[in-house]
Amino acid sequence: MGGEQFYALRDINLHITRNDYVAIIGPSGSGKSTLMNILGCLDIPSSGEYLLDDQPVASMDEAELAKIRNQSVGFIFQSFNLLPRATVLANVMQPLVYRMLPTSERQNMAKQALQRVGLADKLGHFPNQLSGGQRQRVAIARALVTKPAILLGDEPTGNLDSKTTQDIMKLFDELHREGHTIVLVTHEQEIADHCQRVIRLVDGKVAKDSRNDAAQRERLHV
Ligand SMILES: Nc1ncnc2c1ncn2[C@@H]1O[C@H](COP(=O)(O)OP(=O)(O)OP(=O)(O)O)[C@@H](O)[C@H]1O
Repeated sequence: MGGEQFYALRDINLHITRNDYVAIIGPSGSGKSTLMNILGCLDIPSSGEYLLDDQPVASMDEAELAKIRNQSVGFIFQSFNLLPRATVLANVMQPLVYRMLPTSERQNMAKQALQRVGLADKLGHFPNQLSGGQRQRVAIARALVTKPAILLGDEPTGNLDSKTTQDIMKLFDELHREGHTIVLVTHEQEIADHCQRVIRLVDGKVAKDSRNDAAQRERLHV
């Protein structure tokens, strides 16, 4: 900035293991989105190393990055990011478009993912015919359909009311129990309470990396 280097993240040393359930929290500007973008292979760190599924990301070219993003990362955004003119089924099939698979197989995979999020009866609906919570379920199905190594949610309940937030967090809890690796960026304490591990960033550094009390999570029926 203005000829000066600004480090959004510094000295970050993290190991996220399979089936981890992580919340990344911290004040505005602390580096949460930057870290999320690196985890999701949308940004490459200017120095250092990031291994996703044992693969070194820093040395990849754009085509390899696009491939690893598509195969290994399931993104879930605050504003859902569904294609408005595509049906629910077509939205969920979309990440499979690059796979050399027959349409019927892609449809079956998408239907399974939609069944998993409780939307098997909405295949032909369009996003504007769904509630916010249902739209986020479609987005979660779309993230799940490629069976990614990691599910990344950027404020995934930020646009939802508290009841719907609870429903979506229950779904994340279930997906975690089923073996998924989940990382959520959030500024809401109740979301962080659902996770097993909470990483707090301050000024681009890990200020705290702690585990939530099991008994407290039990009270949330996690
Ligand atoms: N491309 C860039 N050039 C300069 N500074 C940047 C750039 N991207 C991010 N930053 C700075 O890096 C810091 C971290 O930004 P980041 O968006 O990761 O924070 P955040 O924790 O996600 O914030 P919020 O909670 O407000 O979304 C901020 O101070 C931001 O101004």
